[in-house]
Amino acid sequence: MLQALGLACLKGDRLLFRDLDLSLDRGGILRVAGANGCGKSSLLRMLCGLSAPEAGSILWRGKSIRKQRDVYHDQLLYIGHAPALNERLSPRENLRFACASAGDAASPADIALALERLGLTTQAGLPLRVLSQGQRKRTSLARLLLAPQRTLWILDEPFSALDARAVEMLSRHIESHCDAGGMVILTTHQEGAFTRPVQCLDMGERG
Ligand SMILES: Nc1ncnc2c1ncn2[C@@H]1O[C@H](COP(=O)(O)OP(=O)(O)OP(=O)(O)O)[C@@H](O)[C@H]1O
Repeated sequence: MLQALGLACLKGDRLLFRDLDLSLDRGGILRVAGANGCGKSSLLRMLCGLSAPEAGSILWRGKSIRKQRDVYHDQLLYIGHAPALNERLSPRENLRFACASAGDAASPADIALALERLGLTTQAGLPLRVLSQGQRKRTSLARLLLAPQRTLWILDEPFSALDARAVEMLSRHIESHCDAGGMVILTTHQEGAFTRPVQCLDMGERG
């Protein structure tokens, strides 16, 4: 369903990677691994259509993502490494804002439930700036519980700053999304806690 063919990424005068192919079908999890700076986040941003490849193409259901931006973005949920959250707003307000701007219908009860499942009930109304790094990360990941209809999740370092229990919970949640026909691409320096085979794209020291 998602295919990348012959991708190349140039940053300044540095070629981070080239001839990169990947493909992922419904139900699949793809882990992108590799050293710091090898281009994992750059690849993810490309797969989201946020930056253009120097060479190669990205296809969604056989058609270039550039030719079906709206269709593709309706199916996509991207959570970047640095959470796109407002420090002055609470987790509850941040999620309300994120869902509204993405066009995802989420009621106050849905948001409260997502925050409860992420263990953030006590912090739901506090300004984000007083929360710990792990609690901020959980806030951004709560989006996953509020956009199940988006088939493709692209997650940059979703496990960073999470404790073991949260890593376990997130791994289960990713697997249930895949069981329901979703697909997930993630970067991580740790294995996660998956109970199924995960495809791995090792970018090594490319570039
Ligand atoms: N203008 C530029 N000129 C040269 N190199 C650049 C330029 N902009 C970015 N880079 C390099 O591009 C790479 C971007 O890496 P990226 O964030 O995609 O890596 P990553 O694999 O996700 O790393 P990490 O594991 O540390 O998160 C870095 O090595 C960075 O130094």
